[in-house]
Formats: sequence, structure tokens, C-alpha cells
Amino acid sequence: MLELVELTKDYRNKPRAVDDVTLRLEAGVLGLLGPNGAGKSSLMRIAATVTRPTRGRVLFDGVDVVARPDVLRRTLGYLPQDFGVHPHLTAVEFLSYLAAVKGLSRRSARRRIPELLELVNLSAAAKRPLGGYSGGMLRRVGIAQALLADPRVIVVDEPTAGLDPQERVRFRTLLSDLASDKVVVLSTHIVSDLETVTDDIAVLAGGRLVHRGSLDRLLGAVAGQVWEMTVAPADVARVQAGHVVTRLIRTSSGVRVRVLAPSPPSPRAEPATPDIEDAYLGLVR
Ligand SMILES: Nc1ncnc2c1ncn2[C@@H]1O[C@H](COP(=O)(O)OP(=O)(O)OP(=O)(O)O)[C@@H](O)[C@H]1O
Repeated sequence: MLELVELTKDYRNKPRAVDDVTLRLEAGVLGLLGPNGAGKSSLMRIAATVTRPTRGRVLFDGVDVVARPDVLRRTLGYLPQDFGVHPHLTAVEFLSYLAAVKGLSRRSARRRIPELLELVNLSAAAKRPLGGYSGGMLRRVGIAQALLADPRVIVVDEPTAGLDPQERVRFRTLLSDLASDKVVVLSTHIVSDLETVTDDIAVLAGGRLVHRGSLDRLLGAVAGQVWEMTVAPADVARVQAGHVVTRLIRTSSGVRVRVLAPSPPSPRAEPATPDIEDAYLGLVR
């Protein structure tokens, strides 16, 4: 449905932000992972036709939407990282305003807005000014506005930033429910956000696509290379200098460190089952 083909993005006087990335997407959630500055937002903005790529193509049902962005915009929902609201408007007023901007008729807006507020669990707060909403509630308003035009493609950039754990779970469930018949691209640097949402994961590092595939494939990349051991606090720096440390937990008997290494990093190291965080850090190290 949506194809990003050999995309490159250069900003003036900056290292290349997106470097020859190709991703083909069908209905479902693609989780786009990467550290800060990896190029996720740039790629999402290109997919949302807000930024033009320096090189490459974006095809929607085969149509080149770099040349004809209107074809995708008509059926696109985009929640940018820096999504802002008008604090004095209520959720209903704000969504009505955006519905008008998106060209929805008043009739369909009147029908659609209560449905969406129900979907994102904001019906009870619908008539309160957005200035009094929590971060999680505002993110849900952001999702509601992205869904106004019943889009086939949804692009959401770091939607869980600043949310508490309960809000994060709610948000993940909402996105998975939506993805049955839509392309959803979700970027995050919070690795655990993806575990329950999708099995299709792309990892960007330094603008390049370093992984695309299932969680199992991602985990397979570090199979047999994850170890745990307890060391004295004074030894932590030495372990960190020699290995990729994926976790550090202080305990009463010392510091429990989790490291990536092709062979046991110490005779006392025990093998551990890789998780998504280990695999991710192994890839972007
Ligand atoms: N509008 C812009 N003008 C100039 N440089 C930019 C612009 N947007 C992004 N960059 C640069 O492109 C690179 C990739 O940034 P981008 O925001 O796409 O990455 P990211 O993975 O989304 O990171 P973050 O999670 O921190 O937003 C960075 O070096 C950044 O400084």
C-alpha cells in the first residue's frame, strides 16, 4: 500500500539524516525504532508528505506522492512529535476546527467527532478546555484528530513520550486495534513500547535502516550473546569499557550487569534470554 523507496534526506550543513531507506508497508503496525537523531522524524515527515526527500520516492498504491501529495493527504492521519493544541478550545471545538480544515462536511464532523472521542476515551472530558488536559489526554486528542478523515495511512511520531505507564498501555491497544485495515507507522525510542503492539520492527541508526523484520529475527541477532553477572560497584566502569552493557541494577550483593558479548565475559557470567532492548542496543551500538 505504502512504499518508501531509496529515500535520502540531507539538511544543509548536517550529516545525512536519512540514508537510502527502503520500506514497503501493508496494513498493520510498523514500529520504527532508533536512538535520538537516527532520522525517525525526518522519515515520518517524508512519509506524511510534510517534507520532501532529497532523493527517492514515496508510492501510495503505486502513485508517486512526492509529485502528487494530495493523493496521500486525503487519506492520511498524522500525529507529529510536536503536536500542539489551542488551550482555550474544548476537545469538540478543536476537532471541529480541524475537521473544517481537512474539508469534512459539518454533518460528517458532527457524527464523527463524538465517535472518535468515545474511541479515545475522552467523551467525559469533551467539553473541557484542552489547557486543563493531562499529557496523555492531549496525545489521545492527537490520535483523534489523526483519525478524523478515516485515513488508510496513520503516521504517529513518538506518541508515548511523556505518558504514564497506564496511558502507554491504553495507547498501544488503541493503535493495534486501528491497524487491522490501515497502515500505521509508529516511531519511538522506547523499545518496550513495541513489544505488545507489533511484530514488524524497523530499526534506524545514523539515518540507515539496520533491521526490518519480526521480533524473533531481531532477537536472533543477539542469541547466545547476552550474559548477566554480579560485580562489585568499583568494577562497573571496567565492564562498561569492554562490553555493551544493556542493563545495570544495584542490589544488596553488588551490581547486576547485563552485557552483550560473543563469549562469557567472566567465568561467573550466566547466559540470559535476549529481549528486545538487548537486540536493539546490539544493533545500534
Ligand atoms: N528541519 C531540520 N533542519 C535541519 N536539520 C534537521 C531538521 N530535522 C532534523 N534534522 C537533523 O536530522 C538528523 C535526524 O533528526 P530526526 O529528528 O529526523 O531524528 P529522530 O530519530 O527523529 O530523533 P529524535 O527522536 O531526537 O527526534 C539530526 O541530525 C537532526 O539534527
